[in-house]
Amino acid sequence: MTPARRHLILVVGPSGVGKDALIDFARARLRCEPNFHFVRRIITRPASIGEDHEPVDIEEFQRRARAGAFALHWQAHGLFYGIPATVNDQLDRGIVVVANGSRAIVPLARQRYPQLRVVNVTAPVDVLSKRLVGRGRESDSSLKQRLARNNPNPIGEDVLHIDNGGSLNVAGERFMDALRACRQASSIMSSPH
Ligand SMILES: Nc1ncnc2c1ncn2[C@@H]1O[C@H](COP(=O)(O)OP(=O)(O)OP(=O)(O)O)[C@@H](O)[C@H]1O
Ligand SMILES: O=P(O)(O)OC[C@H]1O[C@H](OP(=O)(O)O)[C@H](O)[C@@H]1O
Repeated sequence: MTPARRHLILVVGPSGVGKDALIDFARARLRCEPNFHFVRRIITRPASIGEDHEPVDIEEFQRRARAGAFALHWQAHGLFYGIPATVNDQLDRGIVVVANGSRAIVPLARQRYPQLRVVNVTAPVDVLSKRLVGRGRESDSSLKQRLARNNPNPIGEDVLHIDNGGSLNVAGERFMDALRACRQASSIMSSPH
């Protein structure tokens, strides 16, 4: 059995736009459906802060990077982030792999995963600001830096833009439709004998 597609889905967009909220929305609703995997990232940040991730120190992160333990890794906000290389086995089995990514990693991800799908989440900057304040995770200066971080929006045929400036339910349903479409495209086909 071989998969028709290797579908990695990178969810990107500015801090506070709702990447984790959309991923949590879909994970909760798709948990009974087969062939989705939501990545638990490796981050040089304490376990108590942010999403459920594997916390490591910088030395351990760099050791893993040298050992090829990451499918993709990057730096942002003074932290290191990694997607474990184990996702490659899942992609080979036709599983749709969904990860919170960085806009800056999209060009490299396209080289490594030609069938990459990018979900670019957007919202007006005043909405981002209110959400980051409401989330209460960052200090004032860190919050300002996050709002000032201005990576360009990815463009291309592989990019789906989702407006999450309004209701999470609306954006979440659109996100789930995209995930289901990818699963359909990566449905397992019998290999020739
Ligand atoms: N559509 C929405 N309506 C209202 N609140 C939202 C919506 N989407 C996300 N939020 C809230 O906004 C805050 C930021 O969302 P979230 O943490 O998912 O953003 P993020 O893009 O993952 O940010 P970061 O990159 O900093 O991790 C959270 O408190 C979340 O609950
Ligand atoms: O600005 P860019 O590079 O697109 O995104 C950078 C990083 O910022 C966020 O980190 P966090 O989860 O808030 O720590 C995202 O998850 C992403 O990994």
